[in-house]
Parts: sequence; C-alpha cells; structure tokens
Amino acid sequence: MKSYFAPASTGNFSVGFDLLGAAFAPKNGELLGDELVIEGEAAELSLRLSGRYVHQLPGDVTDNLVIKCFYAFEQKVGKTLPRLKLHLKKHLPVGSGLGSSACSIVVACYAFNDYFGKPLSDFELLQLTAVCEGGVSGAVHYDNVAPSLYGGLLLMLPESPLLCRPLPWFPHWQVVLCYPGTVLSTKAAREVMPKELSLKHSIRFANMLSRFVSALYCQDETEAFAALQDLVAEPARLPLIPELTAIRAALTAEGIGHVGISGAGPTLFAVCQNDQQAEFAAAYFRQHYEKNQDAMTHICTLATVGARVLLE
Ligand SMILES: Nc1ncnc2c1ncn2[C@@H]1O[C@H](COP(=O)(O)OP(=O)(O)OP(=O)(O)O)[C@@H](O)[C@H]1O
Ligand SMILES: N[C@@H](CCO)C(=O)O
Repeated sequence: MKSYFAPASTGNFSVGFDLLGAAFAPKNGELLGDELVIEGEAAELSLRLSGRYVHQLPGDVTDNLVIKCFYAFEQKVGKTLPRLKLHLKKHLPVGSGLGSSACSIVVACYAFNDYFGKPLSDFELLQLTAVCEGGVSGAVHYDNVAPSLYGGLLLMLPESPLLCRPLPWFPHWQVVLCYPGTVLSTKAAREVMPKELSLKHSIRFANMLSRFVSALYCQDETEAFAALQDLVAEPARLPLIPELTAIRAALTAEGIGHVGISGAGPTLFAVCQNDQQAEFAAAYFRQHYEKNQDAMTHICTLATVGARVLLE
C-alpha cells in the first residue's frame, strides 16, 4: 500500500489570469489537498471514495477524474498496465476555486507515474495533467495543475518549452482562504469571461502582471500590493460573487493588502503580512462569508512542496 498527496492551489492569483498559480498549506500543519491510496493490484480497476467532500463527487465512479486519469496515463505510456485497487480521500470541495479537479488529477497522475516506475518525465506529467484538466474546464490552463504538482508560486509559460517557472515570494506572507460552501463550476465561470480585450485593456493587464513579477524579484512589497489587481476575470465574475466588494472594503480597512477571487471562485483569498491580520481575516470570513456546513477557512503559507508520497 502506498499513499500520495497533492496540495490545494489558487489559480490566477488575481493579477495573472491563467498565468499565475500558487499552492497553499495550512499553517497549523493540517493537509489541505486530496490523497490517493494505491491499495494493490487486482483483476479490475476499482476506486473507493471517502473524505469530507465525497458527497460532491459524481455518483458513478467511472465518471471520477481518477479513473479517467488512469486510462489517460495508460494511453500516454502506450502499453496496457496492471489494474489497481484505488482509494481517493476527497478533502477539497468540488467547484470551489481551490483547484479541486486539478488536485485529484495531479495526485492520480503523480501516483501512477511513481507506482509504475516513472515512465513519464516531469514535463510529460505536467502536460498530461493539463490535458486532463482541460477536459473538465473546457480549456487547457496550467495555473492549478502546475502548482499542485510542483508547489510554490509559478508563472505559466504555455508557449515556451518550459511550460512554467517558479517565482520568488514574500516569506512572511500568509494567505487566508475561505470557501463559502457553495459550488461554482469553472466551466460556468469561464463562460462569463469576455471573448476579447481592447488594446488599452491588454496593455494594462500586461503592465500589472509584469509589475507584480518585477516587485517579487525586487522584494518590493508596496509595489507588489499595488500591482495585485484583477483587470480580466474579476469584472466579469463579480456578479457571481457579489460579496467580494463588501468583504474587500472591510479587510482593507484593517490594513490587509489584498483580497481576491481564488481561481474561478467562489473561494476568496486575503494576503496578510502578519498573524494579527491573518487571524482578523479568518474570523471575518467565518462570520461573513461561510454559508453552510461545507464551508471552510484556513490560514495558509505557500506550500513549497507539491505532489508527494505520504506513506510508503
Ligand atoms: N475527483 C474529482 N475531483 C473533483 N472533481 C471531480 C472529480 N471527479 C469528477 N469530478 C468532476 O469534475 C468537475 C470539476 O469541476 P470544476 O473544474 O468546476 O471544479 P474545481 O476544480 O474545484 O474548480 P476550480 O478549478 O475553480 O478550483 C465536476 O463536474 C466534478 O463532478
Ligand atoms: N485560471 C482558471 C482557474 C480555475 O480555477 C480560471 O480562472 O478559470
């Protein structure tokens, strides 16, 4: 028996639609991500499901991404593989903006590659996870699969053979993530996006992203916060998450530098500079944004390690 884990991730990080993504881990040491156990080999491929968010998964296990990934992995490797007895512990809510589908895809592809002796390179593994993720959201985007696979804050380079590169981070930053407990499908949240941007808007978008990246390299925190503006997705998605305006006003009034939409939402994230801000943001989110028993709020730091073996 061998167990694998992949962390939650925030796509876009506000300023980089489809181009920035970060993996996060709760400060208290809890595991925020999906776990896949390979229990052994069997005549038939099987998948057992458990975990806090198991009720949000498709009823038919053949529709589960883990099963789809097994066949996609087998096709990519190009030979028939032994069938496995699998157990997915679904700890991330589906349609949450925490990269839930990406997390299951990454933990599954990483686990199969490890179990079968690493027939795929890291690069091929990332390509495979992006294709599987594209099948869910309707478009190939790397900003959840790449951080979940590698950890860290990453800049996607989809037109470069590198595909992505790690970026510097502010080591004292804490990110508070709040999932309200309601589901918003990535596909639906992509359908409201504008089909085109004007030249003026494209230049402002490129400017904010390059300003943020340059601020990270220079470790200029004032510039980094000034550049953390979502000029692309937020205007289109705000009607789907109208609470953002009031929450941002309340948290920024306390000196918190940024509040944005995690991935396609509805999870919101707040970037905090110290414990006091992080605790204030978490308490505020719990009181004003959590909507039901599925909701959760975590104070996180950057997860510097992505997919990994949990138990040999
Ligand atoms: N193991 C799985 N984990 C998550 N979603 C799954 C899984 N298996 C199948 N699905 C299906 O994949 C779809 C995932 O939807 P979606 O991409 O909107 O979620 P998400 O990944 O949480 O969103 P986001 O990328 O914004 O965080 C749903 O239709 C869900 O039923
Ligand atoms: N970049 C993707 C992330 C989805 O979590 C989007 O915003 O649609």
